[in-house]
Amino acid sequence: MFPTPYGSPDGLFHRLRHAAEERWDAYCWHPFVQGLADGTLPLAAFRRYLVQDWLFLIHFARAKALAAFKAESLDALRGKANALNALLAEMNMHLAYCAEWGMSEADVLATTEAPETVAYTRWVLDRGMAGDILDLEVALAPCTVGYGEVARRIAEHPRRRREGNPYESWIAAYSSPEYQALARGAAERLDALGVSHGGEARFRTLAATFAEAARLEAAFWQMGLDAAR
Ligand SMILES: Cc1ncc(C[n+]2csc(CCO)c2C)c(N)n1
Repeated sequence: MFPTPYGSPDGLFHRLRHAAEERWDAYCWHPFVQGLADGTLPLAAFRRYLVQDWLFLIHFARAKALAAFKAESLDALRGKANALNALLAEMNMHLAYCAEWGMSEADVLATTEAPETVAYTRWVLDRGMAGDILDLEVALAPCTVGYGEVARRIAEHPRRRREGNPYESWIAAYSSPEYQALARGAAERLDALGVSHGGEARFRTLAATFAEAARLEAAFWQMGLDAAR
């Protein structure tokens, strides 16, 4: 399995990732990701993905707000406020892309959500509402930590294209030390919650949640690819 720098080797994040190995690989090294790495991803696929991702992020922000509500401490509440801000910044990057394609924020907002977008976002919110902070963080982790790993896999790809790659700024955002630190922090937080909130006893349920999130992430990439067929 691709080596991960996130979380402790005996922590909850490593255990969840290992238990979901097949789905995790299918997500982090999806053909969409390989197309970003070598620059061959059709623009139609990226556009479809990015517009839907902006709609995805609105609901993801709501899930972060739910995590703030469910936060186990004042420190965790502050952490969630910061995460919400990072999310809003990421949404601006999306709008910059959309502006290049002649799409305003209003145009993006008026786009119908794809079934894959609805499925993933509302499922995360449901896991969070039905469960506690650990259930919610496990549902969110493949998103935050996974994109960090996606960027690392792209960086190590033998056919990685840098010169003239149309997706270079997307790759750069997730390869940045700032984002890599965020991904590391999310894995460490999961490890800590695993200890404080009974991760061992709840492992089967948490592993099912983690694997389902990885599957929904892969389906999200596929939704982008399908637009270019
Ligand atoms: C489908 C999909 N999955 C993951 C991300 C990555 N992501 C979502 S929120 C966020 C900020 C930190 O939590 C990051 C990096 C995405 N954009 N779209």
